[in-house]
Amino acid sequence: MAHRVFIDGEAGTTGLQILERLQGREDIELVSIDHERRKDPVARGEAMAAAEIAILCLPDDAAREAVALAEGLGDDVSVRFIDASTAHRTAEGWVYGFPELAAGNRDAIAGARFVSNPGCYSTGAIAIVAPLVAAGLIAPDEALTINAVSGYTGGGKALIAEYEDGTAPPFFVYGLTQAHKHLPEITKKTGLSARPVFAPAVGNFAQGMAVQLPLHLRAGRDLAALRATLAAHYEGQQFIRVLPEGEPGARIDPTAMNGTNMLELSVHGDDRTGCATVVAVLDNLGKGASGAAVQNLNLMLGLDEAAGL
Ligand SMILES: NC(=O)C1=CN([C@@H]2O[C@H](COP(=O)(O)OP(=O)(O)OC[C@H]3O[C@@H](n4cnc5c(N)ncnc54)[C@H](OP(=O)(O)O)[C@@H]3O)[C@@H](O)[C@H]2O)C=CC1
Ligand SMILES: CC(=O)N[C@@H](CCC(=O)OP(=O)(O)O)C(=O)O
Repeated sequence: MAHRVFIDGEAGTTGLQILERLQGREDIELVSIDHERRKDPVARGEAMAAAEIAILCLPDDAAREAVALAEGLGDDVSVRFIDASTAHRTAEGWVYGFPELAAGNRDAIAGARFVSNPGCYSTGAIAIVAPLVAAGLIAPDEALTINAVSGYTGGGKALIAEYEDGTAPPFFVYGLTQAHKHLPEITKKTGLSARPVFAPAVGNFAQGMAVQLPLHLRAGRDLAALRATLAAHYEGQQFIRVLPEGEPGARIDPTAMNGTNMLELSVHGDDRTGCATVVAVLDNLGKGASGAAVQNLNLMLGLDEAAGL
């Protein structure tokens, strides 16, 4: 029998991309509500009651409201959640849905009722920093800076409208007050004790992102050690690839992983100058959101992790 899945926020940027990945799958039956009733708590409650898993593709407040709504339906309703918003990423009782990050994560996701999907920038930043902290190549209290550029779909329907009507600039830097919503999860899930400085930007392209960690090298922390540590950490992972020396060349294209659930890591720099950059490239709507949500859904349902991806 097919598994019943409700996408709350099905008409949004993330929701639509999940819908595309699930439509046509014989092992999934989508529970839907009429578009006009998409914000009606009664209709959403009915859909949650009918579903095994609800995927929340909503603003943070609406995601919190959805969980409260399900809890208000009583003990007979045992719908499980994947929350794509920022609302529960560092919350007690929620499993962080990053299967490749550490041994045991897949089992934790498979058995969880509440799974929070990592943020898009966070996926790139954590993928780089967490293994380097675990291996002792970055001290937990090291002062790090993370730079990133995202396609404009990362800002959801509102930012997409600004680019489509031509009112947004070709490139902008933001997050300047150092209060970006991804900073708490980046700090917590990397094992850092010091909050990194985060410098995100948006460019005039729809999808894709590059996240960079500039690093000064020192004894024991050279380019080969960084690359070998990341390669060992992600060995055998289907959706995370660590590139060999010299790849992908002199320019990094943030759109290179678009349409896939892949995250590609590469290490650059020069041991003689002691300066390096570690880069993650991913599709903000792929491994950064909708692809990751489908991967987590597959794990929660005991299916092939890569189904539909
Ligand atoms: N875009 C991205 O790259 C990523 C987004 N996310 C997260 O996913 C979530 C959704 O983002 P995104 O898809 O970009 O946003 P969008 O603005 O594109 O979509 C949000 C959707 O939620 C609907 N909605 C808003 N309030 C309610 C409500 N109370 N009840 C039901 N539906 C509601 C909106 O309806 P309507 O438009 O009709 O008002 C819209 O369809 C956010 O929390 C975001 O942080 C996560 C990773 C990456
Ligand atoms: C380009 C852009 O605006 N990006 C968003 C982050 C993407 C997103 O919505 O965040 P989650 O991954 O946490 O859901 C921002 O900086 O707020």
